[in-house]
Amino acid sequence: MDAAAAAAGRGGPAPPRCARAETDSEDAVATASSPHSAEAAGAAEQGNGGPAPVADAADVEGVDGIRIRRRPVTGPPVHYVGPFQFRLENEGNTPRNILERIVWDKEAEVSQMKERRPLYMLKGPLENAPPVRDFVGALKASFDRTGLPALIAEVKKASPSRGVLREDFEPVQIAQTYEKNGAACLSVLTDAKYFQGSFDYLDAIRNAGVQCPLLCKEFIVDAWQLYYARLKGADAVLLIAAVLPDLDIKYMLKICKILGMAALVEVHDEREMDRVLGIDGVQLIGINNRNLETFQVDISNTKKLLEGERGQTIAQKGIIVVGESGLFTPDHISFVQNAGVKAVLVGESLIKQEDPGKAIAGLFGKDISPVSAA
Ligand SMILES: O=P(O)(O)OC[C@@H](O)[C@@H](O)c1c[nH]c2ccccc12
Repeated sequence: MDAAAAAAGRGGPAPPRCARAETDSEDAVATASSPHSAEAAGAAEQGNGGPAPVADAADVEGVDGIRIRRRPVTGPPVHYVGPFQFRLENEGNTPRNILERIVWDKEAEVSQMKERRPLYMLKGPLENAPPVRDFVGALKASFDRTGLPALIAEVKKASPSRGVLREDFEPVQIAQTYEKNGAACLSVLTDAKYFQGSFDYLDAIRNAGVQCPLLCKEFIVDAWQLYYARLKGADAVLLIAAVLPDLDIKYMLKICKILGMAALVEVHDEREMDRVLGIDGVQLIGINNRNLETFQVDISNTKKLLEGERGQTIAQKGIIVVGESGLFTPDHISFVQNAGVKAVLVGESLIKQEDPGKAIAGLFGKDISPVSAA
């Protein structure tokens, strides 16, 4: 069996769970086995009427430090017996919050995408992917140039909490106006179901000649998505600590490194921050002011997570912190800057304005476009 086939989880037993983060091969494809291939195989079995899962809800909750249940613990709600369909909804197969719902759907979506384009099929096109741009370097350069947090401006049509943010949505035009008006990097939502995003937007923005490095804003649950994001022109990906156990984060960071991409590791509370600070090689931490389970936004969260020892550790390690979500005014920007962030990730407050790029000056209280600074 060739390495790519093994990596794509075809034709052989999945590696044991605990071994995956220790894999230290420098060959990108050889390390690409899905962290979840063992579980995915189990899930597929269930769908075919195979053995029921052994774990109960209490076992699955909190596995490896994550709070959400990564997949329905009692199997999918719909079962087939011969030609008959039974819908049996119970606590174990009903998502308890929006994050669980998104992640469960994402697992199903990714397993279909993988079936259509297994990893070995991505190998050739990956060699022709647009060269990687330096995401972290662009943030640092912008901070040095303006003395203000570098802006990662988000190309976002809709969200589950806010609905449609912009009816007339032209991703390439939006990206161009963001770049012209001083964004250091762009974040492009690729989730279709909940955010009305698309991988085609990444492609289109890169092919239109936008120079800013691009963050693929996706719910990553499987290493396959990292390769796919790179193929579509991503220079960085989001890894959400509420979704990924530590071992998966470590493993995915290695793959990002091999692919040359940066990883923005997102946390929302102290526990997640402490987990991530224990992982070597993290360069960028995003503090999300929005709780993805309840949608509540509180920008003082950024400050809370940077106080005391945590802030010192971050400074010692040279990690760049990105303040994410709920930033609308120059006061908000100075608040998170004083808390210690060197970059911000902003969607709604820009995308809702008539010209999202021109709105940048309003958000920062001054024009930060490269021309005006020269
Ligand atoms: O639109 P806002 O409030 O400016 O937020 C942008 C960004 O932080 C938000 O879109 C986001 C942060 N983390 C995420 C994870 C998934 C989806 C979306 C997000």
